[in-house]
Amino acid sequence: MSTNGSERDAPFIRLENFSLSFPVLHGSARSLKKSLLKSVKRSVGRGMGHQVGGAVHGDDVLLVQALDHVSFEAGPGERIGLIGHNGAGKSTLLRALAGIYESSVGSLTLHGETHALLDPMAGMNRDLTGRENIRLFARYNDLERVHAVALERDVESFAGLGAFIDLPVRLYSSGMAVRLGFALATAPRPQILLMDEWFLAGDQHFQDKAEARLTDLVAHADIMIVTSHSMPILRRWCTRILWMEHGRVRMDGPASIVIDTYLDAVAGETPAPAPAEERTKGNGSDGQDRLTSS
Ligand SMILES: Nc1ncnc2c1ncn2[C@@H]1O[C@H](COP(=O)(O)OP(=O)(O)OP(=O)(O)O)[C@@H](O)[C@H]1O
Repeated sequence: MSTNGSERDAPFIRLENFSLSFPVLHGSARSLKKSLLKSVKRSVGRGMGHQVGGAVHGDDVLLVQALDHVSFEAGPGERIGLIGHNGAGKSTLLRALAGIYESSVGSLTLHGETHALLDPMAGMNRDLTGRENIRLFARYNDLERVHAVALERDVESFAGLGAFIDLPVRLYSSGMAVRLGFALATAPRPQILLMDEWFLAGDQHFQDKAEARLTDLVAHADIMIVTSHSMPILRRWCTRILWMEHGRVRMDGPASIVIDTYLDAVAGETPAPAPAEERTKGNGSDGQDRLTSS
C-alpha cells in the first residue's frame, strides 16, 4: 500500500484487488463457528432482504471477508456513494481508504490530502467544554492564533449550541454532540473527503445547514466518497455509485442507474445482475458490472 498526502496537485485513488478479512474466532470455538457457518449458509440465496455481512470461511480461524478483491479508480470531480446490504463492506472500504485498516492483499495507491469524517466524537474529550474542545482541536492541528480564533467563531456559530458551548460535552444530547463534532470535523478543507453516514444525524434544520456546509466542503474537495443508506441523499450528492455486496463491488456506474438497479433488486422486481461466475458474457474479468456515464 502506498499513500501520499503531501502535495496539492491532482489527487487520485487506485484500489487494485484489495482484500481484507477479520479473524473473529479461533479453533477452540468450533461448535460456535459451525452454527455461524450454518446460519450464513441458510441465509445465502434467500434474496436481497436477507443478505448481511461479508463471506465467512476458515478452518482453525474463522475469517469474515469484509473486502474481496475490490478494484476501482477515482479522480478529480468524482463524488462516489457506497451502497449495499448491512455488512457489505462499505465502512470497511472507507476505513481502508482512510488508512485505518491495511492489507497485504492487493494494493491501495492514494495521492492527495485526505480527511475522513467517520466518527463525530473522534478526538473529542467529553469532560471538556465545547469551546475547550475547539481550542484543543486548533492546538492539535497547530493552527496559528488568527486561524484558531476564526475556527472558534466559525464552529461556535455553526454548531448553534448557545450557552452549552461552555458546558462539558458529556452533558450534551447525542444530537448536540453531533453538531459540535460535525462543525469541527468539517473545518479542514481536504482534497479527498471520506464520509460515513453519521453526518446525516441531527434535526431537519441542522441537516439543511449541514448540507450547505458539506456542499462548500465538497466544492473544495477534489474527490468525495460517502457511504449512506439514504438513496435521496445519494442521488443528490453523488455522480457515481459503487454497489457493494459481500465485500465485492457488484456494480459501478452513474448514480441514478446503479441506485435504480439496486432498488429493483432489493424489491425483487427485477433480477439483479448475475454474479460473475453465472455470466457467460461479463463486462470484466473481475466480476464487476461497469457502466459509463457518457
Ligand atoms: N472490527 C471488525 N471485526 C470483525 N469483523 C468486522 C469488523 N468490522 C467489520 N466486520 C465485518 O466485516 C463485514 C463488513 O462490515 P462493514 O461494517 O464494512 O459493513 P457495512 O457495509 O458498512 O454495513 P452497514 O451498512 O451495516 O454499516 C461485516 O460482516 C462485519 O461483521
